[in-house]
Amino acid sequence: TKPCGRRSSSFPSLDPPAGFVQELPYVLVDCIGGRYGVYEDHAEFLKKHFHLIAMKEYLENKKFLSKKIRAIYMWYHKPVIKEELLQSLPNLKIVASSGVGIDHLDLNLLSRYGVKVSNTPFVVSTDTADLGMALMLASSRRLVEGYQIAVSPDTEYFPADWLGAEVSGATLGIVGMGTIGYKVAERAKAFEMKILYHNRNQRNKEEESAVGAIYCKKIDDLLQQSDFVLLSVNLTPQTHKLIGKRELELMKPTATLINISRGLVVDQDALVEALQNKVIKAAALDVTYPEPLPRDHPLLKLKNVIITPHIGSATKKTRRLMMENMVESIHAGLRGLPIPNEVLL
Ligand SMILES: O=CC(=O)O
Repeated sequence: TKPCGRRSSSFPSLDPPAGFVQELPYVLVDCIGGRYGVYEDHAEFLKKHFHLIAMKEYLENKKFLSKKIRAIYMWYHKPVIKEELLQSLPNLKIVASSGVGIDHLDLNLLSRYGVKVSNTPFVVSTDTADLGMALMLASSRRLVEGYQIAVSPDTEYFPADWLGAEVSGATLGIVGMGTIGYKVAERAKAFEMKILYHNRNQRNKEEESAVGAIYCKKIDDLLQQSDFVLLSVNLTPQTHKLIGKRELELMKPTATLINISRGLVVDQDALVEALQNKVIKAAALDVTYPEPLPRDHPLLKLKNVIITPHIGSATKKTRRLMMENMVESIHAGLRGLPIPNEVLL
């Protein structure tokens, strides 16, 4: 196997033969435009491939549309798929879900209805790894605090108060060396970091040696030795609150926790306590629960925390690639071809 960081997804050509005319398949989306909907420019592209039906339109014309819809284009976890929706769509074949995480989907339920599922894991990995590095650097060099000082003309600046922690040469522990974790390791190597990693199920010696990472069979060893602990695991019942009070107490008091996976991988109450009591030094989080946090949440009041609003894959190029992957998967699913990035039970 190739190291996963270098995998490329090569899809079969899905263009119809010249002169071939076919009715566009009906595909359900939550909504188009607005803050949460499918982006307008993506919708233009999608409409060349599909009859896009927004949820509102579907609910208004359920009788006519329910047998026609054959795929759901699930953009950022919407529309929410409950059993009632599956019951009303007898010809549904595939749900194409954006992004890599599939914790919002009930795969057993979908499989019972004979519905296949795809996601877009490879195209999101580069941006998400970049964000992991950005959070690590921003936290250790105190970019957010520094910015606030720099733009507040009345605040005095005392150089001795501004000492951060070094990233170059420090030890990074990656929990979950999948495609994203591997890309973080590639970047960390360029920063001359010592790289440790822990995977629950599999050790990958080829990837390990490509980035010079050291495997920790026990997560505890990684937690004890790392200056930065970065979480890039899928959220599953096994990783739910993987990092709790005990794990935080194993970390160095000078260490920083970076989470680019899912908020629920961390016991957030235990994290607040650890940060308040200086059990660990800092946290840099792209994910929390809920998202966004309520305005009065204690994590928002701590100086040693930086938070971004779940933007791991949020670049124009990646979001476009995700959309294209989803189109390819839907076409393949509807034509009975192997589905690129199919999520198997
Ligand atoms: O969170 C983002 C994703 O799952 O890709």
